[in-house]
Amino acid sequence: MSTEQLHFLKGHGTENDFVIVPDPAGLIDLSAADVARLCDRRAGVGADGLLRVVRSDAHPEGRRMAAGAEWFMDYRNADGSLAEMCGNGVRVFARYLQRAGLVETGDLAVGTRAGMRRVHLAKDGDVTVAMGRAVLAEGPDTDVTVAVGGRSWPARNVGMGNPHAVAFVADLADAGRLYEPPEVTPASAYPAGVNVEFVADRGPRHVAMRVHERGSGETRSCGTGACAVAVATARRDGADPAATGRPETYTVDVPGGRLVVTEHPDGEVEMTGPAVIVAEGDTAPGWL
Ligand SMILES: N[C@@H](CCC[C@H](N)C(=O)O)C(=O)O
Repeated sequence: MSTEQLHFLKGHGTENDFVIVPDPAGLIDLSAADVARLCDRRAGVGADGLLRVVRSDAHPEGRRMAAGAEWFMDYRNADGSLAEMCGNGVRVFARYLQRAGLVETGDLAVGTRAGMRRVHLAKDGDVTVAMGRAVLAEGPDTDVTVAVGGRSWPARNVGMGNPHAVAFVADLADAGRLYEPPEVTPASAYPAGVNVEFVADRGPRHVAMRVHERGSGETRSCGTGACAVAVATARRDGADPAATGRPETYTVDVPGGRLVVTEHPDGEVEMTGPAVIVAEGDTAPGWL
């Protein structure tokens, strides 16, 4: 990190929180260690992840992955690792662009490492993202096992641009404290690591979840996770929009709030939830 002070904002979506670093020209070089320091909850600003806001044409992956999108979301987990996609992050990213006057209220495209995502931004209130299709693994990696604290559950392997294992439990407390990553087998199903969701039923088309995120630990929400959960729950319930031609909507409660997820007959998964900017400032001179 070469600049003396770093300008940042802080925001969250259902309490999945992010440090936002505006860098339109792509001039700020943040190492994994810099990101981990910024996201440290005791010695840094504190967040589940970091969103660097870069013009797509000023970022190599933006130029490759974000055709048609003016802005690229360079997302990092709290430990500094890269991830392909962040569903809560992309809503907060869009809220930042709106607040900064860089985009209008309405529809916009955001580039991510998982490809371009369309976002609908209301003036105040909720933000909707077209998250792409869920990929339900086939073959030997279809069904996996999640284990924690000596207990284990069968889980569904779902890709939402990033990897997820979705386990249905009787009670969310069954997952214990989640200080350590759950063990997921076979490990070969997730060569780049995995986000793990624990899901309990709350009512018809209504579930609650907890998540242990790759690179961030247990968080209070995960947007891609909520989408993976909604699709895995629909299939468990025998619902498949591609087969019936009818969209399926699930309400997914997370510790930090509520997300609403709709899977459409063409496979597109749409997620709606809040996105809030809470603070803006600079790191102390020389700290980073
Ligand atoms: N919180 C995110 C997911 C962030 C990335 C994830 N930890 C990964 O490594 O894949 C979300 O809202 O989707």
